[in-house]
Amino acid sequence: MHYFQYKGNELYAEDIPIADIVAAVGSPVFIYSQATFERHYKAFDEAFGQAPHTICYSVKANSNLAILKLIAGLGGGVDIVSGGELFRALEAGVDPKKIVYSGVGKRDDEIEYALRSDILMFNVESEQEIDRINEIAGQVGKKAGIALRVNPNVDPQTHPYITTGLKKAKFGITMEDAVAEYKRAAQMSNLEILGIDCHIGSQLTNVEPFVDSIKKLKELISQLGELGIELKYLDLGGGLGIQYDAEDPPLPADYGAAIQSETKDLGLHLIFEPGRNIAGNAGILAAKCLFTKERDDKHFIIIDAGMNDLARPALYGSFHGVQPVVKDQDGMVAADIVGPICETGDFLVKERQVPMFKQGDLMAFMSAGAYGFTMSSNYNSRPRAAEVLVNGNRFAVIRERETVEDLIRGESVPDWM
Ligand SMILES: Cc1ncc(COP(=O)(O)O)c(C=O)c1O
Ligand SMILES: N[C@@H](CCCC[NH3+])C(=O)O
Repeated sequence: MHYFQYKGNELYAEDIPIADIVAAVGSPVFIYSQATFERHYKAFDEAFGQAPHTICYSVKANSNLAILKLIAGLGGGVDIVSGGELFRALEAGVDPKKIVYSGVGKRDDEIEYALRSDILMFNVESEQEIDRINEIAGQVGKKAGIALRVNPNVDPQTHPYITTGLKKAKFGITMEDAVAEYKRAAQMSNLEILGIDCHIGSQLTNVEPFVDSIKKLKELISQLGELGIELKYLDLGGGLGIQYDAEDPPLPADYGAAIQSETKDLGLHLIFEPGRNIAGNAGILAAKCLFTKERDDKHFIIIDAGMNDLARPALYGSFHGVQPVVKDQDGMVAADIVGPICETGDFLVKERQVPMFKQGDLMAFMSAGAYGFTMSSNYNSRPRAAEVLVNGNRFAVIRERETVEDLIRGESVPDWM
């Protein structure tokens, strides 16, 4: 069942024509389907059935307050990587006891904020971070729950920029150092060792790398057991991929079965940090064709959205499907779909057969619910796009389009000028 689908020639989000939303809100606009978010969350949750588990949705994928509130309402917690994400999660009503805090570069003030907010645990990524959390917890008079993020040195077979679980990546503590660091942490008076964590990369389309990393973690867990260091939580991070184009990622149920068969005897509470799997195909970016032009054998479709709105194609060469909002084009054309930004890398589609979009046509870039708006910027002083949530036959603007005044908010000219 798809919640972005055609009825006749018109593309709908649930029960609302995308064209109606653009008419009301303007373009470019991110449009999310609430039913799709719910379906993805539930599919992931059900994949782990009765096994004790918590889904800590990864805020970085889509951090809008309304989305976080939706996740919290479904019983989810969150994975955060900054004080800003913590603020959002708390504002949205996420239970702090379902918040895990990952990231290689936590600042003192962020650590303190998380401690005072009583989050479940820090996924600690370096030797020095262990010391710092212990010190700050002492100052604040709290005990910090921690897991060590271990880097299992497993190749997730995904894009190099989103590969995190290889030793050469900046993330986590190596397998070789982990036992010694757990022993050290166990001696620290302001830390409570709660678990072990790993996240090996994003957009994984096979279960094998997940299983391989669990096997490695299990060796560690048993070594820790021999030392009397008992854990409660096994946090397996996020990373389960989605279909953008022709990928064939495992279904959550298959991923769940593979993971449960590896973990069932451990007696640990599982934590997952899915982002893309829940948000990716729950959103689109709608944009409008401004102009077209021909040059030699090239056909350019110039639109009102650019790499500042959807950075993934420029950053990773990622594929996003593109569909007309109203199907009335005259056949197909091999084209680049480009934005207004002054960068040659500012494309959303490169040399692909697409509908022959003409001036004024609306189009939808698919699979833009994750790492779409959250990675957008104001480059070229472009106000960021609006975000809309659809629920059946109603929709709400969940983030207003920025204005030009927003662009200069906080800026000032020194008094010597
Ligand atoms: C620590 C951590 N957890 C979770 C995620 C979410 O990943 P994904 O969106 O691939 O599920 C990421 C991003 O890769 C991450 O760095
Ligand atoms: N932002 C990336 C994924 C990185 C995940 C964050 N660790 C993407 O759009 O695919």
